[in-house]
Amino acid sequence: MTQAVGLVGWRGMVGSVLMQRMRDENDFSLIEPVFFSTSNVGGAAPAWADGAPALQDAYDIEALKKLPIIVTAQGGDYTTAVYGKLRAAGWTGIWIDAASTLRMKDDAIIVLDPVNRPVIDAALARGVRDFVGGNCTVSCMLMGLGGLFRNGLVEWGTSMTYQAASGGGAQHMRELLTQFGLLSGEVAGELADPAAAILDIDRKVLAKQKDAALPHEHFGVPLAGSLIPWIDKDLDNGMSREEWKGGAETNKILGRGPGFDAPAIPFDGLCVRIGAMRCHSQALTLKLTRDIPLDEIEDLLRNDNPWAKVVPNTREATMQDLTPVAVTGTLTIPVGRLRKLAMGPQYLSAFTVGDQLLWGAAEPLRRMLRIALGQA
Ligand SMILES: NC(=O)C1=CN([C@@H]2O[C@H](COP(=O)(O)OP(=O)(O)OC[C@H]3O[C@@H](n4cnc5c(N)ncnc54)[C@H](OP(=O)(O)O)[C@@H]3O)[C@@H](O)[C@H]2O)C=CC1
Ligand SMILES: N[C@@H](CC(=O)OP(=O)(O)O)C(=O)O
Repeated sequence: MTQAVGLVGWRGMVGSVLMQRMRDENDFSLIEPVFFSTSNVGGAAPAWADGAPALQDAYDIEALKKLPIIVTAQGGDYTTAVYGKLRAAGWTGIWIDAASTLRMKDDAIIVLDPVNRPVIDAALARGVRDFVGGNCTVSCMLMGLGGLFRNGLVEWGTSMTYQAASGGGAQHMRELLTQFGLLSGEVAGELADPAAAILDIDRKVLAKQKDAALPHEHFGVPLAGSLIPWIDKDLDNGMSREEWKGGAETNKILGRGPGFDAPAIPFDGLCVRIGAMRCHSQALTLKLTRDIPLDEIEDLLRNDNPWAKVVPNTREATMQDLTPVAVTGTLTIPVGRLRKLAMGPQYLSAFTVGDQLLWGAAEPLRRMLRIALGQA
């Protein structure tokens, strides 16, 4: 028998990727979807969802309460507004969420099943009902480097991220492209003239970047042709919230740190927004617990899960396979630039790239739904 599943946030950016993946994997054959909306109650369910009822009110606790499973990619404000009321009203169903709001709650599990399936299964068995997708950077990093973390081979790690515009949302992607377009347009004449002086072009581009009229409402400053070494809130201790998530969520997913028997692995770094579209990349330095030969490291990484792919540490392979353009729209998580650093044989460098809307957001939720349905 199919289960009724409430879907909230299905038409947003993360939600759309989630719906597409669910359709690709035939997940809708396992459920009776009930679509919710915060803006179009009574409107038609998506045309591809044959026979689904009209859109229901995503704030209607009584309507939500009827569902044994709710999947939401609507956002943190929605979770804050609805989740507490729903539980207070006695709802005991399974809540699967993309937003960060509930991630660090004691009895919530951050889901990334190729990495922490035993944690998920144990939680379901003891009646845990809240399952939250991890931060995109963390999930993509653990999908690539899980083989080292899960085998207890990381003493500490540091990541320097290169995060795409999509992490801010759809409007940020649009703003980035608008900026690129305006910068290019500003020097269109010079670009068409091979004899134009590059320093004139550079000067005009900089003037345009500094022009207050260049759209920057979403990022706050120009991102095209620049970068922003701060993501998410300022925690007032020199750390951004995105950087804090790196250590806190990595350890929680691995079942380490506060509340667990195993000690936390120190993991910290700098998070930087760059002008990529939807793939987050990161450069890692890991101190290994022991000196392991590089070929063993590569085997551990490639054998950890079907999506991690070791890219040979050559210029050609790196340029072909280890870029946002190569990875966008795929579930592959390439890991490359693997080499022992000058600091000693226990110091490893790595570079990894992941589509932050797939493994970084939608895919762990889709897979958690299947697990909750007993279908994975
Ligand atoms: N963006 C990201 O990279 C990641 C996001 N997340 C989390 O996922 C959640 C949702 O993020 P995201 O998908 O980016 O949010 P979006 O802004 O794309 O979508 C959220 C909601 O906005 C409403 N909406 C209003 N106008 C439009 C429009 N023109 N097109 C589509 N939807 C519209 C929809 O609700 P309605 O149909 O009710 O009107 C939609 O469900 C957030 O909690 C975020 O933290 C998690 C990991 C990564
Ligand atoms: N903060 C991430 C995107 C995101 O939504 O993360 P989280 O799910 O942890 O709030 C970024 O900007 O790239």
